[in-house]
Amino acid sequence: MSLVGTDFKLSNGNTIPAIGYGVGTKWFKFGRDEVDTNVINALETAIKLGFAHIDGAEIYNTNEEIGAALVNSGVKRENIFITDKYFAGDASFSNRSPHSNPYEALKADLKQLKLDYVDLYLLHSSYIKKETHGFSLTEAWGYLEKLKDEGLAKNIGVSNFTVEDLKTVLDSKPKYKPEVNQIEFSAYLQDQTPGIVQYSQENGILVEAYGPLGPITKGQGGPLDPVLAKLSKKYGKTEGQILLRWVIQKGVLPLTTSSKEDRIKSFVDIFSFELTPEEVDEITTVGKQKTVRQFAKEFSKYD
Ligand SMILES: NC(=O)C1=CN([C@@H]2O[C@H](COP(=O)(O)OP(=O)(O)OC[C@H]3O[C@@H](n4cnc5c(N)ncnc54)[C@H](OP(=O)(O)O)[C@@H]3O)[C@@H](O)[C@H]2O)C=CC1
Ligand SMILES: O=C1Nc2ccccc2C1=O
Repeated sequence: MSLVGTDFKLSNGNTIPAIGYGVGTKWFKFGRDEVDTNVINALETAIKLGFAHIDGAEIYNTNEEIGAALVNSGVKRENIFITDKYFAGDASFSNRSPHSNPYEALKADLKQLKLDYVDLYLLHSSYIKKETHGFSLTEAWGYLEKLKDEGLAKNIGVSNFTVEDLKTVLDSKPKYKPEVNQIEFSAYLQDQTPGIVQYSQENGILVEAYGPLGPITKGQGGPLDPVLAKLSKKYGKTEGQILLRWVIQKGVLPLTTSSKEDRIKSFVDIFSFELTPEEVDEITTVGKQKTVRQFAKEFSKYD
């Protein structure tokens, strides 16, 4: 889980590029089946400018765009890290992947991606039960283990899992532990659910942050504004770069995105400077004075 150069090392010894470019949220095209050239162009730009890690998901419906961007950019398969996620559904248990289980879902996604394997496959959420899905959460994990055994997913993990959810998987004595827990994480939301960052990290599970720019995209006018302005001036970096750097120095892998070339360029340039431990602590302490939760609103009860 340590940062080595521009990679994080996972508990199983594999590496993962320490910043990822997401094709969710603003690129999300669920229910629209035509190929979106804007997504392909954005991905090609991101790859050209240095992103080596793409965060996708079944629900984003952007797998064909990822596949096309990989072909167009000419990047070698082994030089790019691709994440996909099984659409388990939301807290209402009313909507989920049309495929019979995560094993079948990834096989279908690989066809769209035109790839033989993904580097990381996640359960997008923990809202899985036998009555609705036909398999339990631990059985869902078993499908991911099978995908790893067959080489269709090099690494496996989870997303939006609480401590209780992780315990359910870990207590089932799995063959493989989750390598990653992808959650909302920013200076204004330092624990998506109680104790989740510490518990994940103590168990060798790399935390990935979605929504890492929350303090400047949704939280402006808050107590971090002067701190970010000060550090931005000191290092000659944008406030976005300061926030992403803070995420990395918390031992967390940021997932971000942009349609703007100058921002994309700036995101891959966060390895050229380092915040002091005091500055990391200052962002942590001041950030705790405000909460901005953008996703998974069912967890708002913890705010
Ligand atoms: N597992 C899960 O449940 C979830 C996973 N994700 C993943 O995480 C990825 C990233 O999530 P996201 O929340 O978008 O990440 P960020 O917090 O990094 O936000 C990125 C957005 O911020 C905008 N932005 C960047 N810089 C600035 C700025 N200085 N001022 C104002 N706006 C700015 C970008 O738009 P612009 O084009 O204008 O630069 C972009 O829309 C997703 O694409 C997805 O892959 C996201 C949500 C849930
Ligand atoms: O990228 C994403 N945007 C979202 C919005 C709501 C729920 C999940 C997600 C994603 O995974």
